This record gives sequence, structure tokens and C-alpha cells, in this order.
Amino acid sequence: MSVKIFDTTLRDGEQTPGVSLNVKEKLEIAKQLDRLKVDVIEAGFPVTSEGDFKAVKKIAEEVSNPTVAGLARANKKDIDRAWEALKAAKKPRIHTFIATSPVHMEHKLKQSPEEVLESAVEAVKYAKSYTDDVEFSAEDASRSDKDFLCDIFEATIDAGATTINIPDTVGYATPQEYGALIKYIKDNVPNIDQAVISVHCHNDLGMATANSLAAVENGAEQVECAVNGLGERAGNTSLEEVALSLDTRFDYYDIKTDINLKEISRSSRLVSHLTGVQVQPNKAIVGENAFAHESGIHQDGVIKERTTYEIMDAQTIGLKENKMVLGKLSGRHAFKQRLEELGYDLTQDELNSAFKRFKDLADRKKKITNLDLEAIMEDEISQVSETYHINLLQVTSSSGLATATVQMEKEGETINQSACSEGGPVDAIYDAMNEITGLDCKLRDYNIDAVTSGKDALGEVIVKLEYQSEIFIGRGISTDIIEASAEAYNNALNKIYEGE
Ligand SMILES: CC(=O)SCCNC(=O)CCNC(=O)[C@H](O)C(C)(C)COP(=O)(O)OP(=O)(O)OC[C@H]1O[C@@H](n2cnc3c(N)ncnc32)[C@H](O)[C@@H]1OP(=O)(O)O
Ligand SMILES: CC(C)C(=O)C(=O)O
Ligand SMILES: [Mg+2]
Repeated sequence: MSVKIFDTTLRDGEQTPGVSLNVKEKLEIAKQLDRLKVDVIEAGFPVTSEGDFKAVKKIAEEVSNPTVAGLARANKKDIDRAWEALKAAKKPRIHTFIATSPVHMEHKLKQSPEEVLESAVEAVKYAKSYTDDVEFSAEDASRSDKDFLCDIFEATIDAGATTINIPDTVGYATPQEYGALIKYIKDNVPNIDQAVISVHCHNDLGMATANSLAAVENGAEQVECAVNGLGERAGNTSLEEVALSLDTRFDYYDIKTDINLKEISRSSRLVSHLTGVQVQPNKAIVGENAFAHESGIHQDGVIKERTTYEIMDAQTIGLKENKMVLGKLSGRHAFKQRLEELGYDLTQDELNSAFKRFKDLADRKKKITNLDLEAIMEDEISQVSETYHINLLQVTSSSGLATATVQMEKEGETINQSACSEGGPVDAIYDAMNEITGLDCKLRDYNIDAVTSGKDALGEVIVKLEYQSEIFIGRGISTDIIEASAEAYNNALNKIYEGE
């Protein structure tokens, strides 16, 4: 069995507050939807504006594989305008709708159920005079009387509707209830076999995908959805969630779509860029974190066997690979793997030492990048055996006078020293360190650079010390530049001791 995918990114998706696409942008998305192999593109609602009319017309002229649909209220003006825009399409569909729930009929339309039924039938007949492919939607179907729905669907199918749509317009339904509604309509509309049963769900309670899938289990043959779940209010059913649910759980649903899954990721990115609506990182399938692992136990599992923590392969949706994000919760296995990818081959001791540095950094820095790791590794390489070790640094600075207190350790002995300097906090630290070590060395060069970017960037300090006419280079890295400065100086001092 298979279901059709009716994409409404360009119609209901464009109803997302704040989104407005021009003709060129809509055409670009339509071409991508064609590559994605959706069955139907709902290109817009032509009566709403000159721009939307032009966009639907352009898509109808240029995108020929999928059916191109245009929305129209149940009146002649809307249907005329929809047809005017759609007539060049190879496979045009007029999609007409009217609300069937008591609250909509009474308060919004101010029509009786009989009048609504008559308007629906007239609209379908009129649309049918233009094209064989007519979809009729009973807006707010999930809050409508079930038997009235059956009557209106029977009548509109008789009038020529080839698809009948049962929207959960306000995202009110629950999966079991919605599935039962689809089954009820399937079982109680006598001519239902002459039309495709379609569903259109909204995500107000976060159940749009679950509702759509429940509908499919109960006989729905077309699912209306939008890329990234865009749409009015909390959005529509997300296309990628339906497509990947059916693919991943084919064992359960036994239902196929024609969607080219490899184009999912690209479609999501394009829609996000052109609409300006960012995808939440933890969004199923297309969120930045959907194929990312940060915690050590998961990373270890995935390294050993991907399917321990992945039910889908990132490559299925067109991504290159999954992601191992290094952070404070990561473990040695993932850390080692990343270092190996960067070309470092470490002994167990080297790995343990670098891993400790990495964990210390990860406690201070949210995201550890390859540049951070390279900086840690370069720093590890330039480490010498430590004669002196810095235990503590304390700096105050005001009105051009800085005071530094440094605590260093040498062979188990702790030494405290303070110094004042008008040359700033780094100068005061270096004076204190000179006092502690008793070495008469001169600072010949001091250079500071950001290794990575962002507020929590790693700073790298390189110093050149002259001692007895010889130059000793020291390097220090830290998210705290004062600390990096002290570590660089200490690194150079220790090199002096190593040489002695
Ligand atoms: C569930 C959905 O997503 S429905 C689609 C929603 N999309 C949009 O609304 C797209 C953007 N809309 C627009 O540009 C405008 O609303 C237009 C051009 C469609 C209509 O604009 P206006 O003529 O100014 O009417 P307005 O939007 O204020 O009110 C809607 C009118 O359509 C009527 N109406 C609503 N739905 C239908 C329908 N399916 N069939 C017939 N009439 C309808 C309302 O009762 C109201 O009629 P009234 O003016 O007699 O009270
Ligand atoms: C126009 C219809 C199909 C709609 O968008 C809805 O009911 O949500
Ligand atoms: Mg809708």
C-alpha cells in the first residue's frame, strides 16, 4: 500500500505568522518539492493577492511532475481566480473548502448546515467545470457532526470531488479519535471508493504527526503536510516526520510514499532559509541535534554499533553523517576517535592527560571544536616536566595599578608571592613569578590570540623569555586570558629549568 504526500508548505506553510514568500522564492521551493517527489504541491491561494496569484501561475507553468493545487473558498470568484492561475499546469487541482463545524457555520459563515452543504456542492460542480481534479475540504471536520460530514462528503463526491479532505483544522483531535473518524467516514459514505481520502492535521497539541499516522492506519490515502511542520499557529503535520515514520517503521505500517528521502535535509534547509523560520535543534528528523550524540555512553554505543542509539541513518535524509558532539558529558571513546580523525595517535597515558585537559575545558566551554582540540594537543606537545606548577592566581586592578598574588608549587613546597605593577595584571603576575623562581629573566615578546571564536573562545598566549642570552618560548591556552598568560610564562620558566 502507499499514501500520497500533498505538500502545503507554500499555502498553509506560508500562513505561518511572519512568513511571506515572493514569486521567485515560492518557485524555488516548488522546484525542490519536485526533487523531493511530493505527489501534490499546494502552491497557494490565488485570490488572496496579486503576488500569490503570480506565484501559483509560475509554478503551474514551470513545475510539471507533481499535481499543482490552488486553494479557493466555496465561491465562484475564488474558483475563477484559482483556475486562472492553474490552467497552464500539466496536472491542475482546484482545492475548495468550507467549514462544517457548528461553531464555524453559526458564527463565522452565518450559514445553516443545509446552506453550507449546498455551497460545497455548487463549488465542487463549478470547479469541476474547469478540471477533473477537484479536492473538497470540510474545514474543522474534527469538531463537526460525523453524520453531517458523511452527508457533505457523499454529496460533494456525487458533484465530482475526486479527493475529500477531513482536516483537524485546530489540532483538537487525539490519534485514536481521529483514526476512528476516518474509519467512520470510510464505512459510512456510500460512494467513498470514488474519491481519495485525505487528512490535514494541525499541531496545536503536538499531535499532528500522530494523528496523520493514525488516519493512515484507518484508511487515509493522502497526507497533507508541510516541510519543517510550518503552518498556521503551531503548524501542520511535518512532512519529514510522516515520510520517515513510514519508512523507518515500514515493518509496522507496511505503507510506502514516493518521497525521495535523500532530499529531506536539503528541503528543510531551503525552506528554513527562505522563510526565515529556524528549525528548533531538537526537531525530529531535521533538527540540528536529530543525528547528534553528546553523552559518553551513547557515543561509545554508536561507535561500537550505530544502531544502538540510532533508529535512522543520517545518510537516509541526505546528510553526510551523524555527529559526535564533544562536551562535558563525553567519554574517552569519542574523544579518542575524534583525535584519531585529527591525526593524533596517543598512548594511553597521553590520552588520559589530554582527556583531563579536555574535561576541564568542557566545564567552562559549551562547545568543543576541532580547533580547541588541536590547541589542547599542541599545548600537550609543548609541555615539559613541571619544576614549578601554578596552584592559584589572584589579580586586582584599579586606576592603572595591578596587584597579583601567585601561589606556585615546587617539589611539594608551596610558595606564595604578591607583586604590584603599573604595567597591568599580566606584568604583576610575571613579577611575582620571577620573585618565586628567583630567575633573572626578561620578557622579550608577548603575543595573545583567540584560537576559536565566541564569548567562550580559547585564548592562546605565546611568550619569549630571555635568560642568560638564550630565548625560551612558552605557550599557554585557556578561556581566561590571565590564566593563559601565567601558564605561558610558567611553560617558558619550566623549559629553563629543563635545560639546566
Ligand atoms: C483553515 C485555513 O487555513 S483557511 C485559509 C486561510 N487563509 C487565508 O485566509 C489566506 C489569506 N486571506 C486573505 O487574503 C483574505 O482573508 C481573503 C482574500 C481570502 C478574503 O478577504 P476578505 O474578503 O477581506 O474577507 P475576510 O478575510 O475579512 O473574511 C472572510 C470572509 O470569507 C468567508 N469565508 C470564510 N471561509 C469561507 C469558505 N470556505 N467559503 C466561502 N466563504 C468563506 C467568511 O465568512 C467571510 O465572509 P464575510 O465577509 O461575508 O463575513
Ligand atoms: C483549507 C483547509 C484544508 C485547512 O487548511 C484547514 O482546515 O486547516
Ligand atoms: Mg490548515
